[in-house]
Amino acid sequence: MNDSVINKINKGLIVSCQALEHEPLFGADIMAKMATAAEMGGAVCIRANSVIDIAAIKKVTSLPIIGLIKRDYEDSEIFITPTLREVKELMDVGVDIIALDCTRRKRPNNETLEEIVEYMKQHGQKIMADISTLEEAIYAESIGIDCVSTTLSGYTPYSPQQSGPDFQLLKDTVAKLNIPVIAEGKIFMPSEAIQMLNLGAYAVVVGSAITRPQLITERYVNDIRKALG
Ligand SMILES: CC(=O)N[C@H](C=O)[C@@H](O)[C@H](O)[C@H](O)COP(=O)(O)O
Repeated sequence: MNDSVINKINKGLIVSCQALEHEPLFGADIMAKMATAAEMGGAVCIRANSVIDIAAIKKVTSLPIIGLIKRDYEDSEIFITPTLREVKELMDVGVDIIALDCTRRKRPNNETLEEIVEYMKQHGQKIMADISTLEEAIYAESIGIDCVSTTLSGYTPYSPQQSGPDFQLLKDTVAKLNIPVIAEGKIFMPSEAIQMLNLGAYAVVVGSAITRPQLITERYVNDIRKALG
């Protein structure tokens, strides 16, 4: 990973600014405003989905960007930057780091993780491995990936299906890997982010708790209902 990028994100908060088509805040202009708000609040980096959102975000911030493209294919469960097509689109728009599903599941079009990573490395593209288990993290490091993120814990059928952050995976991964390990997924409270950093996370990614107001509202409503019985 580029040293200046790595220094910029160390022990910092990365804000994921994403809204899919079915979500109320869908739209590149809105995601650009979210990124501006995140920068004003002190975020060190933005994680963003799609070429159109990334292009809009790049116009309003000079923060480093972790880019991905979510795309569904019929022949695979992988949806975060699944194929070379998405990798090339992200390299064309230009991002500091590309987030790539690095689970060992079958990829669309019979492409392999190894060939995609090889292509990116040949082109000097920095890579974040989105993983769901320690084994996937170890494998990602072994094929030369620059950093890993615990993004997919709870989103593969074989990882723990928990409602909160996967502290154990972060801890185990930090203990085994020499590359930076980023904590991501289901972090809602500042105290949880701090706990991740104390466990050795290189940086923390927070998405929904900052940029998905429908989910923030839902948490309040559910907690109030539970408390009132
Ligand atoms: C599983 C998946 O699709 N994760 C996506 C990855 O880019 C995003 O939808 C998440 O918002 C992001 O990982 C941050 O997590 P959280 O929103 O829980 O703070």
